[in-house]
Amino acid sequence: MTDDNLLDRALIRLEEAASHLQIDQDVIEKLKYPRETTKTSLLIRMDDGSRKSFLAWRCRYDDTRGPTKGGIRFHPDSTIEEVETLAFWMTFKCAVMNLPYGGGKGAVRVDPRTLSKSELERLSRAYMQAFARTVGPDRDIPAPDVYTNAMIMGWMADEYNQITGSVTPAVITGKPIALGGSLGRNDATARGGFYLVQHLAAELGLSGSRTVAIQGFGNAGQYFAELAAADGNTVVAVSDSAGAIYKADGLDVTKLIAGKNSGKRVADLAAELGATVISADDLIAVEADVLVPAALEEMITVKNAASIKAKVVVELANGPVTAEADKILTEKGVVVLPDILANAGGVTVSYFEWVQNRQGFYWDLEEIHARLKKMMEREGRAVWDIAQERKVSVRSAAYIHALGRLSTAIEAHGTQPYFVG
Ligand SMILES: NC(=O)C1=CN([C@@H]2O[C@H](COP(=O)(O)OP(=O)(O)OC[C@H]3O[C@@H](n4cnc5c(N)ncnc54)[C@H](O)[C@@H]3O)[C@@H](O)[C@H]2O)C=CC1
Ligand SMILES: O=C(O)CCC(=O)C(=O)O
Repeated sequence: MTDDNLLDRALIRLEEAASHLQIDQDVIEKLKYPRETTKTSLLIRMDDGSRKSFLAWRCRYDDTRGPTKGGIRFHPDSTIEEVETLAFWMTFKCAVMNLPYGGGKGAVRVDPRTLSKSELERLSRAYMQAFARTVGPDRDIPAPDVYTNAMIMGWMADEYNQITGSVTPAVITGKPIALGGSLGRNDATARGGFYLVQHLAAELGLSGSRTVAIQGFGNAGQYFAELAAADGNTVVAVSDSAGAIYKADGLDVTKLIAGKNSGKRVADLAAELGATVISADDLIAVEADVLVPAALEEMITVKNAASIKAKVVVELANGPVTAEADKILTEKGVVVLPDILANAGGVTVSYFEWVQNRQGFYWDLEEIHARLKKMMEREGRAVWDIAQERKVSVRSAAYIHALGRLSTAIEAHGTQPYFVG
């Protein structure tokens, strides 16, 4: 195995965890490659009458534990390698949380900010036309990810219903409430991470009020800022793709979110908030108890890990810390709450949405929050205990926890190849 590709680098974490377990090599072999990845191009009519095509993928990495589950990303830098790696991580995330799912992911290589609303709708519908036979409530269930949202999920759900001539809300999650979306899905990723930090606060040395720095100010980052501020913490720094800002005595999160939602970048809001514009690397190095990467993969690397001053890194993003950076953080005594646990609140409430769609009976927000809290605490505690007992990182413990469940399921399937279409 080489270490020059994102999936290879992700597999190193799996092999590391497997080395702590008496695990059949067959299990590792089964998880080494995706079950299927479909690539296509989406040809859409632009508003000016021209036609444009966009590369698109859907990967079903492993469905041993259930239908594959995972978001769809719209990003100009998306690649097949990224999609497959994100689907690999989904496989482990769903197993960590004991959700009855395997892992999947999808993407379109596009900068959605350059499209009009109607072009975005045509592209979203084209994605569902292309993958209508890949997805399904018992086969593969997409959801939002970077630069996709409830509106896009709504268009895709509608397109699926038109293609199949049925009303099948459980084919996709993160939908608008009016189309069968769940209460509490919008802030679920951040809320899950927030419940986890609260539950482990004493063990993490985070008692009392904390200072927080957040990289990436979209769905995950904004809601984490809101929850942290409402709990009496101080959000000292945030960034988006265009810049970062810092204020030692705390940013006004309400104003920040309002400004961002009005279309401004965080750096545009610096003067209004009395904050200083800083660089992306400065954000990682600010004095804060908690650093929350909530943007993209491999943002914390050998180049900047040593500068981190936070006690705890909460990975709301998928794959933000490289394996080499992990080692540096461990040596510095920084605890990393890993993506496959820390950001699992999103897929957990997606699971609640799918359950509600299938039973046709909907829960109130209190029930969603109570169930999410219980699951984050249960699996978070199990992972934490593994880390203590085996003297491994929390990331390795999360992989060990997931791998135990995956290997039981893989063995239960038996040795014959199975040919579910
Ligand atoms: N939305 C969800 O339910 C879940 C999201 N995640 C992960 O969380 C991360 C963020 O996703 P969302 O918040 O949903 O996306 P989003 O599209 O709502 O926001 C992404 C944010 O990251 C910022 N960003 C992009 N490149 C950046 C860079 N180089 N430096 C700093 N900021 C940058 C963008 O400006 C934007 O503020 C991704 O890794 C995603 O896979 C994980 C679990 C669930
Ligand atoms: O909500 C979901 O089903 C998946 C969200 C997702 O893509 C992720 O957790 O990375």
